[in-house]
Amino acid sequence: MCNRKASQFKTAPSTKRKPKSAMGESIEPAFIQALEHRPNNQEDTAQLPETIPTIDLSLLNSPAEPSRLEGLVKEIGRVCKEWGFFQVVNHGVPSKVRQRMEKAAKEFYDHPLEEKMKVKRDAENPMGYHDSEHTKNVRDWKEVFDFFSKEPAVIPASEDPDDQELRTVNNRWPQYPPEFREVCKEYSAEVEKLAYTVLGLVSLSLGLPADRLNKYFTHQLSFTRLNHYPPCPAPDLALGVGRHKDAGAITVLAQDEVGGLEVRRKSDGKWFPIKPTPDAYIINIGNCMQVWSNDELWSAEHRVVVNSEEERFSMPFFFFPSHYVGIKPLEELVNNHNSPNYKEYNWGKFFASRNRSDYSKRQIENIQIDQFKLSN
Ligand SMILES: O=C(O)CCC(=O)C(=O)O
Ligand SMILES: [Fe+2]
Repeated sequence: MCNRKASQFKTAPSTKRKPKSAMGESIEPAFIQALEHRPNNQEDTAQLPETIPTIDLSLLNSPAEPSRLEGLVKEIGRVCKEWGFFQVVNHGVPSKVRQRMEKAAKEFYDHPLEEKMKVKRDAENPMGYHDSEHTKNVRDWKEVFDFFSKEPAVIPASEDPDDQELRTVNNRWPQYPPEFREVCKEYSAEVEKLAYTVLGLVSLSLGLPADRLNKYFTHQLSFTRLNHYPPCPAPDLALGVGRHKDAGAITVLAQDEVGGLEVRRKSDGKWFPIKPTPDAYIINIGNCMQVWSNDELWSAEHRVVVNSEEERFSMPFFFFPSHYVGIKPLEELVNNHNSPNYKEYNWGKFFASRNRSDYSKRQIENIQIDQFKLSN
């Protein structure tokens, strides 16, 4: 892989007061993580040669014995509870489609910044190119391109709960590479199929019908993000993406062979590297699913570590409900002995609030599901 450097990710002119990386480089202060959140903090990082559970979906493609399907569902329930992260193989997404998407993403990022800025996202339309996303108010060492799976998408015009106005938005498409739009559409259609398959299996694992949650996605706000992490001169000070939980139902992620994704292990809170497996998809439970399941399933915190040698690419598909869906623990899963842990929140308003806070740096932390937690 070549070693391109995105010119907008600048190292800071050296001054005595800025923290210096172990590599002797200093970077813009906006990228620098607080001490306790910096990567490679030995105490904080698991060193085990273990990897997250791998689930083989091949039996879904053949007439399966009911007992094997039951075993698969049980295993998915277990890993969603214990890890909130797993990878799938024999998932049905054609390798060719993924390769075409990877190639087009690289070509897009290879273009000069001024070309990418032609499709820059803004406060009205959250889709397109962005190179200064902040996670928990620290700038991420990455550039992104986002596109909705279904367009036009209908989203609330603002995060204000009293504002009923809606906005209709379309994707922004760059002129280069010329096949970009078509390749993106083909890719997201395939990954969306996988997302529905996983949604069905997770529903079954909760004792619900396989299609129980499908109705929440009729006007889905799902989008695919093409992440590019340029080599970083101070990988001990910055992160590609700061620690966070994904907000949606589930995420279906393709990562390249470089590595850098880490999940905070539920059992001991240590950061745990997720080694790349060629052609596999990483699935993680998002906040909506944790709330629907009334905390039966776990939305795990994760982050991305960067390195000074190689650029890295990844492609998450965020499976997001329609704007009008109210997210709350499912009625079938609560009763007198198991009361709801969350009050209902509107997905569209949550989405709008996250977008605004992604767009500009804020004084307060991003909206979190903990804000809807009920004290039982
Ligand atoms: O790049 C990765 O592996 C993960 C990115 C991620 O967590 C995100 O974009 O939400
Ligand atoms: Fe994420």
